[in-house]
Amino acid sequence: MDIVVDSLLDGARRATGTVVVIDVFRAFTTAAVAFSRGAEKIIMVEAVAEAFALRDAGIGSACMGEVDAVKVEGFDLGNSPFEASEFDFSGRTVIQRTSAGTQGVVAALGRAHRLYAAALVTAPATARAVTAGQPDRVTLVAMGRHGQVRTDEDDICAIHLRNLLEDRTGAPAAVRDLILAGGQIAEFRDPEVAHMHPGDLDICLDIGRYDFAIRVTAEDGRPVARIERV
Ligand SMILES: O=C(O)[C@H](CS(=O)(=O)O)OP(=O)(O)O
Ligand SMILES: [Mg+2]
Repeated sequence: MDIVVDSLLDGARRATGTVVVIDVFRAFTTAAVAFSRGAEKIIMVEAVAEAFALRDAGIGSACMGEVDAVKVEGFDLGNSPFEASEFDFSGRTVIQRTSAGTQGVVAALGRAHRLYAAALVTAPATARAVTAGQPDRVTLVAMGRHGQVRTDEDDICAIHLRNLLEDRTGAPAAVRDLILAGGQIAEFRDPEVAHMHPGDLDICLDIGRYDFAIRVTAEDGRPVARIERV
């Protein structure tokens, strides 16, 4: 298995083989929480207007996500794993729009042989699912902030996934410690940054919290995510 680590939106656009788009803070952690609470599928979109249009058309029943990390007015919930952990997703088709994660999935959909959306909460299950597909080539894309600036949590998650894919255990405690030492953490703990809940951080860093991967396939030209268990 040939593993390439790439990053940002440009990396998602050029990714080939089995592609794993990584967004730890917070898109794909939030998506995983939604699945754990009963969501049936998540349609991942680029634009806010597209999310509203899909909900208005009855194609989805909840809009989830953010612009500049803040919940969009009129959305059912923001991009917060903590908020998602208190929302009833039972049987719902969710529409998710975020600034980095869903942009990467939309960008990678056309070229990827198989496509996954991953975070630390799903890292071991994602590695198992990718391995089960026996790929010749895997591209791990760390999405960073806005898909433009690299961030510790996504880069470190990519390295952790590469360890797991190459059959090493990795170093989960070190992964957590290194991310907690980074520049992204303060805003989760700042009471004035209301849209970044401290509970988000606890969930995002709970490595292997879920026993499923998030697989994305094209349906009507759109990326649709579902749980994949291996
Ligand atoms: O809501 C988030 O945590 C981020 C916002 S940004 O990319 O840092 O502006 O979105 P995400 O797509 O989850 O990285
Ligand atoms: Mg992010």
